[in-house]
Amino acid sequence: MARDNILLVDSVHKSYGGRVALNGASLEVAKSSITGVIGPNGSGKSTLFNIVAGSLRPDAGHILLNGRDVSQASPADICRQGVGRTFQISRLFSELTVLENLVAIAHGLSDHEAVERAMGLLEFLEITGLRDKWGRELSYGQCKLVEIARALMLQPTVMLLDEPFAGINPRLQNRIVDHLQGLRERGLTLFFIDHEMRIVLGICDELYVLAEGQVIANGDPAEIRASQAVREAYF
Ligand SMILES: Nc1ncnc2c1ncn2[C@@H]1O[C@H](COP(=O)(O)OP(=O)(O)OP(=O)(O)O)[C@@H](O)[C@H]1O
Repeated sequence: MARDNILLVDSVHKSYGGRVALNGASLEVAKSSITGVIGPNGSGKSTLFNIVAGSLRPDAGHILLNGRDVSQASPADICRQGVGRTFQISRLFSELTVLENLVAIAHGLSDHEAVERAMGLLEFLEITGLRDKWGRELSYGQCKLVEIARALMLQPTVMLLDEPFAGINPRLQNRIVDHLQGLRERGLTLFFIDHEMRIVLGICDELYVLAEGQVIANGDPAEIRASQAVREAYF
């Protein structure tokens, strides 16, 4: 059966001045999959992510979303086309409560509908207790969960997660894993970069390994573990 891709990165190049960050990287993200990108520091993961999200333009190559070329689209356009994202460093409003943070980005909903959707997401993520906390009061790990809830307010079909597991304790990491699997079961596609190998190898259907701006390996976690190229570049 033909594979149903939602996202395609085709031969993307990007340099900063003379420094090459991506050197012809290509990858595919299957619909309703959990797909991860790993790689050593400086291998181009953040650059790739920012290009997919529309915050950076590729120098060459293309990004296709549902078959449509979005290489030159703005972050707002990408978002309108169903791509949500979380950030490595929280972008929550510190002077709003958690509920207000969620409601603030609702689009095309009445206040009542926005609150209802936000409450549903807080319940799904088991953080209703945070509802009235100020953004500034949240711990780093709580911010990660609220960021996920906020991205889900716009009902994306693809979620880009920038290091969702970094710097949080294993118990919370496991909770986030459960939630991401729950979202995938609802049909969402999840695409993320992270360094936490235990989790990445445990949760991903498919993995891409970047080194020096190129994909040096891809496959399921067992194939990645067994890859000699990956061991040399990464482990
Ligand atoms: N704004 C920038 N200006 C100049 N060079 C940059 C810039 N951003 C990234 N780079 C360089 O591009 C290369 C790829 O960086 P990138 O941040 O995409 O890698 P990464 O895999 O996400 O790294 P890390 O795991 O450390 O976050 C690195 O050599 C980096 O120093």
